[in-house]
Amino acid sequence: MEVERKKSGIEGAGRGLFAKKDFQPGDVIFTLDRPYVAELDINRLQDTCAWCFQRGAADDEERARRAALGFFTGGGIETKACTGCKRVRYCSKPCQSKAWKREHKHECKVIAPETRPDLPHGVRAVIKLLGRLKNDSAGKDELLLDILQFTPAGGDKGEALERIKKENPQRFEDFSMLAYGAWKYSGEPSIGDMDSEMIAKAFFYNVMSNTIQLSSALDDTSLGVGFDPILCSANHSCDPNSVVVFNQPKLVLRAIKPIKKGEEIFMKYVDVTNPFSVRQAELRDSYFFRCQCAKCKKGAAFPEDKFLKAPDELPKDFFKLADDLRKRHAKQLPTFFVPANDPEAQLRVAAIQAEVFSVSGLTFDVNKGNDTSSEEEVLDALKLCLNTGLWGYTRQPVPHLLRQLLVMYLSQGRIYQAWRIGALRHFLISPTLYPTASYPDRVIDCWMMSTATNSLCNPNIPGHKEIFDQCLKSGFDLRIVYFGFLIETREQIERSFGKDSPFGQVVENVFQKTMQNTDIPLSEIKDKVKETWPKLKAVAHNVDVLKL
Ligand SMILES: C[S@@+](CC[C@H](N)C(=O)[O-])C[C@H]1O[C@@H](n2cnc3c(N)ncnc32)[C@H](O)[C@@H]1O
Repeated sequence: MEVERKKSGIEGAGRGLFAKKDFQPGDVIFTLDRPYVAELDINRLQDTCAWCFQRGAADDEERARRAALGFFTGGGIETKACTGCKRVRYCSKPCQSKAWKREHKHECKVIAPETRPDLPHGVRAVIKLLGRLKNDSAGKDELLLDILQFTPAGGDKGEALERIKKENPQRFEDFSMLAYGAWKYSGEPSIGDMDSEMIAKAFFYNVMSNTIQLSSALDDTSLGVGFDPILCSANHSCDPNSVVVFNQPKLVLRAIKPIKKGEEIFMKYVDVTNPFSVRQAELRDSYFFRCQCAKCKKGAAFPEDKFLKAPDELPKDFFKLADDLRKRHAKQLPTFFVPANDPEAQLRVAAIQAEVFSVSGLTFDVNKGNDTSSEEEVLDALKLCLNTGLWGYTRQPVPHLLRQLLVMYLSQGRIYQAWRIGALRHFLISPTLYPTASYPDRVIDCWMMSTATNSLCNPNIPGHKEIFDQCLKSGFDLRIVYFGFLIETREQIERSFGKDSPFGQVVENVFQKTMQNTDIPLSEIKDKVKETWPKLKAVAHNVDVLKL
């Protein structure tokens, strides 16, 4: 491996991951066949292979609905339940047998009883880790012991745990209860002369506070979480130089900036397009540390922290609403603090931020879940941001809210509305938030635009022929737009997910099929795309998201 672990450049951050050679943006730093720990979300247990993470076909109704919209409908793999526990499923015998040897034998009986609910991913992970540790009396599995060295539970000799207990007693209590549950379910194992209850706790904290979200790029669905002692040695930076890509079941770390030999490799644990105080709060509440990255050391001094005008200029019309929100979000105001001359303006804008971020799914109240917001709530939050005149399209949570709306519209079959939001994101937002064109989130968005455009080109879908003709009248051909997005996705695959990834293969198949069905040569199509793109950009600029 072309990386090594040594003391991080961030003071107090423990170890970090360092490059042993130079990397260019898009280069693979390393690939892991599978994360050391990988757990499906509870709601994916029924349709996803618990070993390779390939997602089976969604149910027939969902599949037919997606197919009617011209969308990818899943790889079509079938999964079968383990006959022992009937809770986890596998797509093939080889997957099942690898999983059994490696981990499932430790959990099968524990999770089997019908009276037991499906357990959350952190608890399932700890049950397997305890089983693995118990069976490894020779201490051959170095990575397993290594997990116990991670901060916050081990590497810093428990200091961070003490801090969490003090600063976030509720979270500490919840985590401790779940770790205790995993230990009890596992039958209070005796592991040499170790205190197995403490180990369960350390495993739980490390898995929960160092995990990577695993999602499927093809249909943009969350699948579960992963933890890997090598990958998770990389510290967080709000200006990361690498990104993790999940190619079911491989984990790939790729450079997104040039990295010199000897330089520390940083990834992101949270969304780094959020303003400074929001990033700090999310890292504090979900990962239990204060970010000391080079960017955060400079404070709220970057484009994501800027409003279009000073918070002091909040129009008077918003005072009453903001004052009501101040009461509702009183506890969250420090997190959403914004510098302003007038202390009243500071509090009003902080209250508006607390409201709109909570609609976008970020809430820093441990007693509240991240409930999905309704279309009306998302639209109200967008209106609030844009009508104050403080927010532009690239200041969060506007991009989050627009994406929420886009996904909502796509799932409701309101493709043209989704498409217009997508066009706006593609031209006006993504290049600012993710300047590297091969950035995985950008490639996923581009793929989403290509499937949405393809759907608009289908005259059999009610209403689409009219939209197609209307676009043609305004000077652009949606078939060319479809080609444009598909070609762009394909061009960026190599340096984002890789051609051999499940995502890369689907994109390639779709591209080849599309080319077979047209007699226009690729070079000619590319010329037409070039001609069309400025017109499409103009459309994107004119989209009024409040009047779709
Ligand atoms: C996934 S681990 C990374 C490896 C860890 N540094 C170690 O020594 O095991 C995450 C922990 O590293 C530390 N850390 C990572 N990024 C940091 C940052 N930007 N600022 C401060 N501490 C950080 C925190 O203690 C956090 O809980």
